[in-house]
Amino acid sequence: MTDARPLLEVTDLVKHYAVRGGILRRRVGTVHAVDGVSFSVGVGETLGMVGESGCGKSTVARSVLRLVEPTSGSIRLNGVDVTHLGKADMRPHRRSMQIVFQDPFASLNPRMTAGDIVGEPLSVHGLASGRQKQERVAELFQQVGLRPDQMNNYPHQFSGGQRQRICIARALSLGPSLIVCDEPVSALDVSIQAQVINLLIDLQRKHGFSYLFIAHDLAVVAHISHRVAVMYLGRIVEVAEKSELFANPRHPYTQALLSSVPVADPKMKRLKPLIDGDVPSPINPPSGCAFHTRCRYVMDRCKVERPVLAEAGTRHQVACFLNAGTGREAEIALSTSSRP
Ligand SMILES: Nc1ncnc2c1ncn2[C@@H]1O[C@H](COP(=O)(O)OP(=O)(O)OP(=O)(O)O)[C@@H](O)[C@H]1O
Repeated sequence: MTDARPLLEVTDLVKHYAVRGGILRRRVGTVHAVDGVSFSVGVGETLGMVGESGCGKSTVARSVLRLVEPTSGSIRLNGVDVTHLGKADMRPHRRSMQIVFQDPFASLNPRMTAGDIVGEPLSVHGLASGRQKQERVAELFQQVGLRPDQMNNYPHQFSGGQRQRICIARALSLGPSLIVCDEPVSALDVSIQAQVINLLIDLQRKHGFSYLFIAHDLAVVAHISHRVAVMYLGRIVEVAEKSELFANPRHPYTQALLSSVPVADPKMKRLKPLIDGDVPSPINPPSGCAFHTRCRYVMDRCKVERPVLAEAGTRHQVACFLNAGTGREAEIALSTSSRP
């Protein structure tokens, strides 16, 4: 059950990386990895974030968790601005925000037992030790569908899906209110992906935490999310309730993404792919609307003016000068006041 209260509020987040070259490693350019992103995640809600590789999804994830320092913008968790908190002040908030990474092998220390991996955050935060810790770890193993007698095994003794369950148990150990999932099933076999996604859904029902769920696969995002944000070249171009986004995509890029999703039923009409060419480089992103170089509805103003997210329906926002759903020019009122 979701709650309208925002747990996470991200406002105008920008993250630029320096590009260095030459023997002196001088700055020769800037990667606009995230370029002014605003969104919120409600209590108990899953916000899916989709977009092609390199559009800045992981950078958003890492910025939210303060694993990278944002260039500008703000991140509020439970009403507290955590953007500039120092290490000590950040500590209690670190407990509330956990991450599950894409590669369950790379993110597990091969020299630690699965039990020690899951119990480590409890020791680091001084929350449990000895027998109490063992019991808590056993309970976490059960919650993620692992047997407590597997606690003494090492990561290589588990399958890919089981390793991701260990990562999920570790993320659960501190009782977080937000779990950021950065492509958590992309490295798994398709047959295992659904099991892990269903586990994440069950855990959310039980504990009521929120997910920021990042993936490039729309089908995966569709399964788990309540709302979906679509990213393109460091920006959010559309945010809506899942059913609304899939039934009524308004941004030409979202339409293109949906048109490329395979259709299971051969009798169903497949949309023609609506997108050509490659994503431009984030080192020199296009002026105006970043999508204008690939957009079939491009107008002159798209090349110079940057559209911002604006209301396009109930809890539906689009950053586009055109109502592309009808092909009719219907300028959406530019407003920065409304947020998802
Ligand atoms: N530490 C870094 N230094 C320089 N550029 C970086 C750094 N980290 C990311 N980038 C660049 O920032 C852009 C966004 O990267 P990011 O990993 O956030 O995208 P993504 O959507 O998560 O892609 P993927 O799904 O491939 O991980 C990319 O062009 C990437 O090369």
